[in-house]
Amino acid sequence: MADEKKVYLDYNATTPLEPEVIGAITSSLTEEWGNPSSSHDAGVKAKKVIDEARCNVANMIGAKSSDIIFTSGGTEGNNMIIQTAVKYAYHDMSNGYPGGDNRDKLPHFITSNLEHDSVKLVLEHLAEEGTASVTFVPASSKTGQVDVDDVLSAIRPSTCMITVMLANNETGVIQPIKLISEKLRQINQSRKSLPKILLHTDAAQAIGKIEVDVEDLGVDYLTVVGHKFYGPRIGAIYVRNLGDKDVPLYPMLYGGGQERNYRPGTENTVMIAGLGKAAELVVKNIICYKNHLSSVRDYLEIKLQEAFKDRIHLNGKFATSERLPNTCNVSILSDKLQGHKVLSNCRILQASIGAACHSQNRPSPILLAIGVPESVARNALRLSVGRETTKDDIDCVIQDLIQAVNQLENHI
Ligand SMILES: O=C(O)CC[SeH]
Repeated sequence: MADEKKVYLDYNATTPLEPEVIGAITSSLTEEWGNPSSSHDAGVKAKKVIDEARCNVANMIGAKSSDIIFTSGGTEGNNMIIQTAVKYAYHDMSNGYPGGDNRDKLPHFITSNLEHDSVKLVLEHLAEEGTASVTFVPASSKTGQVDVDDVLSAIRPSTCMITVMLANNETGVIQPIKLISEKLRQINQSRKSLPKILLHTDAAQAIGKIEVDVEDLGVDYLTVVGHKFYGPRIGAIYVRNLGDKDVPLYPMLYGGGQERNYRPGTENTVMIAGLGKAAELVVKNIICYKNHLSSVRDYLEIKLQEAFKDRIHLNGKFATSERLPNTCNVSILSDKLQGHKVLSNCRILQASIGAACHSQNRPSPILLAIGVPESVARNALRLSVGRETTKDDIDCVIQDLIQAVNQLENHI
């Protein structure tokens, strides 16, 4: 039997590689296999690829190439940046933070309750082992965002870092990073005798969907994740004026000195070549990507409402908040339609009820965290469209959802 048509709407989980990215990887496998640290031609060719990729990644986020360090992916990048803040705080806390109660004896982090596990669990672990204290600022049920004043009012003398994701992977809601950085700059200027509070954003879900510019955002650190924008499963971090003491970076690994000793280990040249090509495509096409994604996602939401009328609840759509152009978090209201059951009854649609790294059989903690009622959250579907998604694909998905819902509601 011919393979039945499948429509993939889980691009926030991961994306396929663009053909040009595959080409760059394949070429590098056969042509730039040398050790980039070697001084002979084979090494020089490999190093040239890495330097070019670094420039492309930097261009993609409006950064200097000297401020980019390649990593194995978003999890390593987020861990490295948070661990850096701990070490930065302890170096500056050698004489302890002035004043304050016992809370000020530990480096303090401020984050949201929306973060990916590679931020959330790192901070929970630091708190549990007594290395740091953490304030998880709850996002607003009215906006799906953290409130800027709630974030800033959590600041203490011992606060060393604020880390908030740029866009949420489940709702698509874009967080107010630029506003946080503008107000934090003023606060840092007034914190005369206290160390600067560092600002990090995990941009994994935003890059390749909206324009991301580190100067516009005003962040000190930013995390890049290749497999979210049609690149390979490696990543990079941005560190403002890397090497300047104002914004430190401490290695988690020690070894052969690669990546200026910040991230040693013989470079994964072929994957870095792919990441650089994916970044180059984003630089060239981001407006086109963004327009296509929002056109198809908006068409999807129109068709969902035509098919299911007032039973549709859009969990990531807020009147005053921007969201990613490709993400639709939707619940079809009914006591028989848990999201995972709907997906199990779909024949064509490939999607998720929330983050791939979370259980697919329980309501999303993120939706519950922004105040979505449990009866609505358990019916959620996270539909995320991609560069190749067409309106015909959406029409097929709508028909597939209608038949799946009929099956569940009428026990067909
Ligand atoms: O949101 C996703 O599915 C990727 C992170 Se686990």
